[in-house]
Amino acid sequence: MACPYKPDNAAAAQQEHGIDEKAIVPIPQPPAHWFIRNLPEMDPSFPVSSLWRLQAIYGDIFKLDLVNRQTVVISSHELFNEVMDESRFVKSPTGPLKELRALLGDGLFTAYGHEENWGKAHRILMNVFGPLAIRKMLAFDMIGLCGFGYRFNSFYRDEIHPFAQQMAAALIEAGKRANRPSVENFLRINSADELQKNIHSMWKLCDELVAERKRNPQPNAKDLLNTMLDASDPQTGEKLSDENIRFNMVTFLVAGHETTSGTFSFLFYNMLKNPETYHKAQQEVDRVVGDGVLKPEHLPQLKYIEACIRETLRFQGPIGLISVKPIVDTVIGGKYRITTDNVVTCNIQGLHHDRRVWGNDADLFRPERLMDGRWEKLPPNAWKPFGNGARGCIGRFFAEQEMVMAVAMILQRFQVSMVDPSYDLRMKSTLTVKPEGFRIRVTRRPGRSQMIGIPGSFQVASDEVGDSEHESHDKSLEGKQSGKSLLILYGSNAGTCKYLAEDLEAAARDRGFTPTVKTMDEGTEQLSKDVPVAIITPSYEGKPADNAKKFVAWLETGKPDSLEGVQYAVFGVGNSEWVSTYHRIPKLVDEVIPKLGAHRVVPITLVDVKDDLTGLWEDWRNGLLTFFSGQSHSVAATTSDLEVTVEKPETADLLAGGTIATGFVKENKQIAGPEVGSAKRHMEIELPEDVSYEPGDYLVVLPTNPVDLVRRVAIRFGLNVDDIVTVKGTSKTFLIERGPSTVIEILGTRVELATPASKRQVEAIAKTAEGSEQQKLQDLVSSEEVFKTEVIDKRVSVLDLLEDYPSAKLTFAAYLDMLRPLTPRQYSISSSPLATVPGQPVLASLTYDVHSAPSHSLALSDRESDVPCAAPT
Ligand code: HEM
Ligand SMILES: Cc1cc2nc3c(=O)[nH]c(=O)nc-3n(C[C@H](O)[C@H](O)[C@H](O)COP(=O)(O)O)c2cc1C
Repeated sequence: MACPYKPDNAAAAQQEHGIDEKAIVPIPQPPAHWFIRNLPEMDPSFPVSSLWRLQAIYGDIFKLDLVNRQTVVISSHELFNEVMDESRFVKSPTGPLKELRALLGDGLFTAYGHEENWGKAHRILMNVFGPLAIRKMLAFDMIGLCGFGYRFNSFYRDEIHPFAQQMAAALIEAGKRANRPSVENFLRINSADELQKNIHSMWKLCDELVAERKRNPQPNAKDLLNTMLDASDPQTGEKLSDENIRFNMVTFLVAGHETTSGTFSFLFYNMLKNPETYHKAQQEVDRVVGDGVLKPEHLPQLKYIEACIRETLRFQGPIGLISVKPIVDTVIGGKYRITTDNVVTCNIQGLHHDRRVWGNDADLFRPERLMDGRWEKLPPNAWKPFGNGARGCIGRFFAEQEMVMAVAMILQRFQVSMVDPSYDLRMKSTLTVKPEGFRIRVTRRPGRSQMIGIPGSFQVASDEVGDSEHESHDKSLEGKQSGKSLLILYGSNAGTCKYLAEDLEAAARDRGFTPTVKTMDEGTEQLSKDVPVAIITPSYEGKPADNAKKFVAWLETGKPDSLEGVQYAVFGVGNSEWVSTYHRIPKLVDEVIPKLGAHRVVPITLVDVKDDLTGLWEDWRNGLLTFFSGQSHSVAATTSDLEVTVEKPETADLLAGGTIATGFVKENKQIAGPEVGSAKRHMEIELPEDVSYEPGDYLVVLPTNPVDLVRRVAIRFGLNVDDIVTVKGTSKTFLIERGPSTVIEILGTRVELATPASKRQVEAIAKTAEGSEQQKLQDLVSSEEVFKTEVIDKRVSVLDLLEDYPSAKLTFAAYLDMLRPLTPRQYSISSSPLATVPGQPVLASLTYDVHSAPSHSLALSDRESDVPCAAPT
């Protein structure tokens, strides 16, 4: 019998499939140009957006003549359901995928189904990507997850890795080539050359990785590369060829990097635009993981995060389309003929927003739609971000687990906000779809330790957390932390490291430690498990500083276990011009000490004196003190007339003196402009659970100081942005006495510095200071310019001025003075709550005059640490 799948048997097959000719209707098509047909319909730099546009005009199905290929575009669940049937349709790498074969060859993604190498690689690699294998990998290494022991880590470099750049360029060009006339492609010689260059660079990198692994085999590494090099196909017994390994390596790097990073961007965009989802996800992490280390067994419990990721992939995933071909001529939707010459382009966005499946709120981001049994009840083929069947995404399980982990770790530690809260999604395409110009700001989470979630970090027992949350530092000082010893050792010829040691000493003292500073040589044979040690050291021609030689020699000859139980941390200063011995001594010290049994408590930080080392120094210093104090952060600065304590926040309580709940602005729009009297805006606020309101309540919008200024102050003092700072020993709201004042321009703002008190304070500090610091302070005191009693107009940056004196309490006062006093704005509520939907958050609706001065309000915070909450303008 003739093969029914051969195209020339299509007629017979049609009969077998029972095509009813009378039922056939033409598939709509946009008017075609006589020469370039429907190509003008396509935007070569963002092809899939053209399909979205055409879907809005032509509906669930339309066809396009793209000169070198005929395609039928489908966008409904009903039609997807048919073409996802693998007994009727198979993947067809056409268009951009065909162009990408120049890079990815017969690697998994771009291989034709009939190519032997696809089957071989699929069978070999399915084992690596199966749920079990991934779980094992996760159990071994929650962070690594890098299939080749290598990944272009974009987080710790300023520029994007060249591989990622070459990849993006190649993908864009492949997309363009598929949607340009062949003649144009032929004429674009430079683009073709550039593409070839990028392809060869990417291949080169992969070949080097393979060669390196062959030179230095790592038989115990259970990674992708080892599998590709060593494993045999269970069916044929054959191994993968070197060329196919290269193609699959690039495939994995392309498929894994582009898709996951795009999904992340969409995910954070969606969550930040729908702050209630962000909060729920963060609450889930807090509940499931707390301050501890994320473990594999937590992952199945992170249901809401999983739903956010799934909903993101539905709402706007990184892959816009997949292409299939019928095995024989056939009919879909009961009336549309699809021939084997046609490629069926499946518009995933169309499917994922099909209201017949997803309901009328399909265009809303609502993770709940995929929870509590609703995910399981989805009709077949309704959710297809990972493609279909045997040609579906092999990395799906890996990607899903990796994303849940990454989101959980980020939410556990950081507060994410949009750099521009008014940003609305714009998209671009590098073959995959991603947001354009979307930027987020990531700050340490208010009230959380820097060490949260990090293996080996100090862990507060969970029953201690609740109480300590609101304890002021005063109390903690009275307790066990008070007077804790800290040994600070430095090596120094020219004074840099000595200065840093002294700065650490001052900061430690401020936090209630009893620090001792010594040279490293003085610390020889002095290390003990009862006193943690911080070591700050430079290198000189690869050798220790003069006052550190004995100490280093002692370490190098130390006996194993001789430093058992000692806790230590190293800060290294160097100059990158000493290329071959850059940071040699700090690295050596950091490596040798643990071999003697000591325990590193915070990672080594290495700085280049050619750069500004302040930030890295402060981070290390604060991290270290935070670790040892066991409190996330706290400052207690005491002088005879000034005592500063820092508390973890309930910022809003400050304002109300009672319970204030935070609401979220869901909508804030102008409903009448100033042309008809005072402008009116309409605002909808989502209230926290269990909160309702009635006319007569207060709405308070807490204003914010400029973010950069707040951050600078916070970093300078190791504070979190919404810590509560209580100043005792003075009845003044502001620390510097008002009186005949000096005006100094700080960052463009004129600020008053009241002179008598600040001058007295500087004088007092100068008395206790030593050497050059004392001289500097005395110079400052005698500076007529700064302490002159009438207003002056000199441009001086107080920040720069005062940063020279890190131990001065004055600094803190001056910083505080810079923060502008915050006056809450209040608005009246003039309408009653919207109708509530069971199970949905209550919305308060508020219409207000922009200029009104109401007397009643409801609390609302827009402090920086909150998820964006638009303040009315
Ligand atoms: C959010 C993340 C991801 C999404 C949305 C995604 C989506 C997809 C889709 C839609 C396909 C089918 C393409 C087609 O039919 O033409 C696919 C295939 C593929 N994906 Fe993914 N992917 C993701 C992550 C990954 C990762 C992390 C890897 C590898 C580590 C990977 C490797 C692959 C490979 C090799 C194929 C081709 C499979 C075959 O045809 O045998 N993907 N992916
Ligand atoms: C003569 C000389 C040699 C140096 N050799 C090195 C070196 O081998 N490796 C390095 O990282 N930095 C080197 N540096 C940079 C010093 O480590 C750096 O200036 C450091 O801040 C000095 O610390 P100190 O001021 O506390 O002595 C060298 C500097 C000088 C002046």
